[in-house]
Amino acid sequence: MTDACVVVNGLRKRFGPTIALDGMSFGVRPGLVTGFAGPNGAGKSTTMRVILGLDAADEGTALIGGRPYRDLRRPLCQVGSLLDASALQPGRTARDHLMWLARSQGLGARRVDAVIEQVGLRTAARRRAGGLSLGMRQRLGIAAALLGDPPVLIMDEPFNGMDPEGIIWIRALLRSLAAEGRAVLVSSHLMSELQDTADHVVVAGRGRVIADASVARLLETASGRRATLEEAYLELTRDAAGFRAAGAPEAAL
Ligand SMILES: Nc1ncnc2c1ncn2[C@@H]1O[C@H](COP(=O)(O)OP(=O)(O)OP(=O)(O)O)[C@@H](O)[C@H]1O
Repeated sequence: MTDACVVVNGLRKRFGPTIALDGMSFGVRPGLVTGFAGPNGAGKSTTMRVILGLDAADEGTALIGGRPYRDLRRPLCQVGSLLDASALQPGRTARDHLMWLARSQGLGARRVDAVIEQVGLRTAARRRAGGLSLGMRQRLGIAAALLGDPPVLIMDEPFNGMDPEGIIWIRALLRSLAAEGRAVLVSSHLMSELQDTADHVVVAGRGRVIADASVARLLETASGRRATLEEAYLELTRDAAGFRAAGAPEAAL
């Protein structure tokens, strides 16, 4: 785990009687798209919120480049994130939203216009954020994540609300960000969305990691015929021994 940019170690978190995180541990390495998969309620969003300093863990640590989020200087330049694409001031234009974020980090209008271009929002940049479709708001959220040109990107369900063209676009974007050497963590509750996108997959279940392996390894482990990632995932979740064969969490990084 020494070369991981993000290291999550032994996170535990309760919300009243609900155990959201129960010893979540994994690393996210540079140059790879790491998919963060698992059923609804597995603890993916909570883990991301803890990494980004938005929720406090009861136990454990989450470090970005060796530091907790709260200790990062100019955090948008260290880690870009998309958590909730609807967390916007609806009356502000898309461009003004980005300008407001950019100013908080000492970044200028030129950088704002570059990310607007990069996410394909040029024609919508002067529209009010509240009037944008979910797919466009996802693009705006991705633009915000890219603003500070960070080495680490964390995106929670970025495929939500995207049309087929948007899904193809975001897959290519995630791959190119990883190819530039960035560490990319992207959650999805659908393994099929991660097919052809992720290099590595961390599967969460009930607040902990139940598999942590390369996509190639997961596909190899699926028995017999050519399996899709979704089929490999279903096969592995049925068979705990299969998870060990795919790489136990502590052995995989
Ligand atoms: N603020 C909160 N208050 C109470 N319970 C919460 C809160 N946030 C999360 N939980 C609970 O913690 C558990 C983990 O939720 P989390 O959103 O992290 O899972 P997830 O894997 O991201 O699921 P999904 O795919 O549905 O977003 C769930 O049981 C959820 O209901």
